[in-house]
Amino acid sequence: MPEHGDPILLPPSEISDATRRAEALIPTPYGTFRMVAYAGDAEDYTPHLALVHPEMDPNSEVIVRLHSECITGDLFGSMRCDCGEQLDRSLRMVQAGKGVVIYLRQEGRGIGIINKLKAYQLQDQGFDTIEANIHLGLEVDGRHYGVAQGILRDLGIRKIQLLTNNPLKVDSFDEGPIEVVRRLPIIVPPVQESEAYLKTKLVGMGHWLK
Ligand SMILES: Nc1nc2c(ncn2[C@@H]2O[C@H](COP(=O)(O)OP(=O)(O)OP(=O)(O)O)[C@@H](O)[C@H]2O)c(=O)[nH]1
Ligand SMILES: [Zn+2]
Repeated sequence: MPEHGDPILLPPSEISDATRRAEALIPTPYGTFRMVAYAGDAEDYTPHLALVHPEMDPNSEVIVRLHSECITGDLFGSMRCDCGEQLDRSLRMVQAGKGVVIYLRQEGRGIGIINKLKAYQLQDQGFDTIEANIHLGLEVDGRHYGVAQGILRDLGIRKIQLLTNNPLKVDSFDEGPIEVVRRLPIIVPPVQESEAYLKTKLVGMGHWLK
């Protein structure tokens, strides 16, 4: 189990196969996306989703956002984190730049919504984001990005401009065939409720937030 202060292990960068199960055009206030669902089998109710601009050119340096699920922030506008606003900005930027948002179903950095709510309760007692996960006996960050590479490969994309502040997301492409030609920052200013969370990202997880 990682101790607070230990370096966080790099996520495995092996590419997982991404199986395309279905797709359809989805009109949104941001513009229209082609939504493609990738899942292991037909009964998978939490498939990863790619929201692709209908005119995305796979031969360009495609603007890509890898967004990990945060039901509290993305869907209900929780102010404990920056996720909802990052998703909003990503959808805007991807529409403007004819890119792709990949919505990865790894809620709570891979611990799931039940454990994330438990972690929030610990955070309200004074633990930080990292300590709360460790206290629960869970990984600090259990996410894998191999499937995202599989999705990009399925979409025919080879070069990307990655929208992130997270060094692990950039590093996860080190060994694979997809080249990150540029990192585009996506910094949401803190509000009172997200201040501690964003500080832990900066200090404890080395995110590029300045
Ligand atoms: N375990 C845990 N997960 C959290 C907490 N707050 C937010 N999350 C999760 O953190 C993840 C954030 O994902 P992203 O926004 O894709 O990525 P990021 O690591 O913040 O990096 P960026 O690309 O810079 O945004 C989501 O899965 C959230 O559900 C928390 O307090 N504890
Ligand atoms: Zn969040």
